[in-house]
Amino acid sequence: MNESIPHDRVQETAHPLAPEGLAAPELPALPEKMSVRDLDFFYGDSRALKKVCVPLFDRKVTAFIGPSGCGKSTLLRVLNRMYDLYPGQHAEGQVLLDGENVLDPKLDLNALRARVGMVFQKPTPFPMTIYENIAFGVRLYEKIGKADMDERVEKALRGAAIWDEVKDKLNASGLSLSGGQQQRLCIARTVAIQPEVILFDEPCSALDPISTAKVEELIDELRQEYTIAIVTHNMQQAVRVSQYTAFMYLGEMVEFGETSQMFQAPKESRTQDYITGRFG
Ligand SMILES: Nc1ncnc2c1ncn2[C@@H]1O[C@H](COP(=O)(O)OP(=O)(O)OP(=O)(O)O)[C@@H](O)[C@H]1O
Repeated sequence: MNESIPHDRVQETAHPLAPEGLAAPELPALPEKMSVRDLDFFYGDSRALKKVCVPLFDRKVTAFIGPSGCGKSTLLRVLNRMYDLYPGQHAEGQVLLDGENVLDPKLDLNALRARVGMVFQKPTPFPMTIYENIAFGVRLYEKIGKADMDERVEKALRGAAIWDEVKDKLNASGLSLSGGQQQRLCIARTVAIQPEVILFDEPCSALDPISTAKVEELIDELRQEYTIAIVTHNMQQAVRVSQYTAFMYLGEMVEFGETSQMFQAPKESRTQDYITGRFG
């Protein structure tokens, strides 16, 4: 699912975001949907992210890899200000969404979360019908009539590649679905809000191989319309679903680049050691 960069979009010069020490001298100048710049993150006094810089290119999939505790989930939680729900946690630096800093305290968080959706590790359907699992979220953001809602629910379920499996039982509980179906339902719930960016935090870690393959296929389709970030511990999955990969270690962004380059010829020895299983 990797692809080469269209030649007319490739810029020969160094990427403006490549900070000192970040091994990414030949990044192309693709449009950035989100740009993380000099991001520090703190749990109380403990610094979990250190001057992290990374782009999320528009309608590309970026995989975040690295050993347990390196800060992947923390970074994802900053992108839609999820951490704001928890006292004592704060971020410094910039996270730009279409050029606007989402860390601005005046930002409307509801509007941000409608633009930057999130799918979690464990499928978390609401204890309500399949239809309501989708409609409930939409109603939080928009007032739409029954016919429009029906259409939105169907479109979201189709978009998440689960429509055929649930179309005859929309009034059944979301909890009655299998784990893999529940995860696709959660993806449909996210898609229904019509976000621009979707963050996936280890979306397949609780799924069997067949469901995993379906979700991976789905992610590949979703990138036609959405900018996607995915945290994964599965190297093969990163190779299969992403065009860009970011390797993190101890709260730092060690290396960022095209997925094919990162896995075939990483520039940093720590990346090489991690992807070859020497640590982590
Ligand atoms: N709620 C919290 N309070 C304090 N420290 C935390 C909290 N959550 C995470 N941390 C710390 O922040 C660092 C980064 O954690 P994070 O969960 O982002 O890593 P990760 O790369 O996603 O790990 P994993 O792959 O195991 O999910 C770790 O040192 C972790 O102990």
